[in-house]
Amino acid sequence: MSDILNKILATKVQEIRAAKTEKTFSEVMAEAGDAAPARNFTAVIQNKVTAGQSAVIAEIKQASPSKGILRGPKSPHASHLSFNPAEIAESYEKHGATCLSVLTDRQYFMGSPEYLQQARSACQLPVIRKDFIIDEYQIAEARAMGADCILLIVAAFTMKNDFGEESLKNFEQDPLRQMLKLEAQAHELGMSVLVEVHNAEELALALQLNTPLVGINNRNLRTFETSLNTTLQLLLQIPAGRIIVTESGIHAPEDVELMRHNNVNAFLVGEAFMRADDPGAELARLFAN
Ligand SMILES: O=P(O)(O)OC[C@@H](O)[C@@H](O)c1c[nH]c2ccccc12
Repeated sequence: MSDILNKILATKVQEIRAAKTEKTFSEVMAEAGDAAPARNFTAVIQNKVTAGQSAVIAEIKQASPSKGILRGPKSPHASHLSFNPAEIAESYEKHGATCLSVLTDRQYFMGSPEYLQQARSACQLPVIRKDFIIDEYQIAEARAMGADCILLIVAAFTMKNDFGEESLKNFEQDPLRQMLKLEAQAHELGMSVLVEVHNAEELALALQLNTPLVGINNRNLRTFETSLNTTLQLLLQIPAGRIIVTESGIHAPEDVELMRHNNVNAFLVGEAFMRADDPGAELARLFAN
């Protein structure tokens, strides 16, 4: 479906193989068992939405393949903005964020599991591990590092994954079966699941999972362009009872207003906050009404 996703997934296959030689799945599961209890990601979002408010999943990401380095010492344009996950998490919480999203992918997003731990320790908010999850090993890792929710990107399961001998056995399975299995594992570990779609075909699969959290990513993975119309169109095919999370490309109070007007009340926002001096203050500005 997209070159970038294919490339990222090829990297993930290598990373998972390497990680498994360092630590077995059972060892990571034992760590997951010792982790602090999960915070209820789905419930806090549901509560906000039921109360008629916006639920904001505020993202912590240093860089992205589409926008380059957003802030921090290595940024060409914004090196004066510090990248301190704990500070950013505190600011988000103070200004009304509902949950956090922390990128843990190193190679493409300059993220890390340590950033997730630092951010989570600095606040009370539930945190999603934002990464490209294709294997049960990564789900155990997510809980072991403290994550309260995982992301399942449908496109990662439906695209033709051809990594030759590097293929993990998961890729031989049917996409829906594979996603159901990973969802069940996450739920058993006490985590929520956000399932992400870009189009109607992916949505049809997502709706066969059990999780109520359905993310519509407004970013086209091939062109990197964002269009809020993606949410507006797919939204018509989502039955009542699901919580729609509009993802990517929310930059202004007008974007929030447009979504709210269409009864979309949960948001995943990264870049707009990351480019601001104080990410939390920017959250308060976008979601003032
Ligand atoms: O920075 P933005 O346009 O506000 O987007 C945030 C979030 O939606 C985006 O980072 C994202 C959505 N799905 C992903 C999957 C992997 C990595 C990143 C993402």
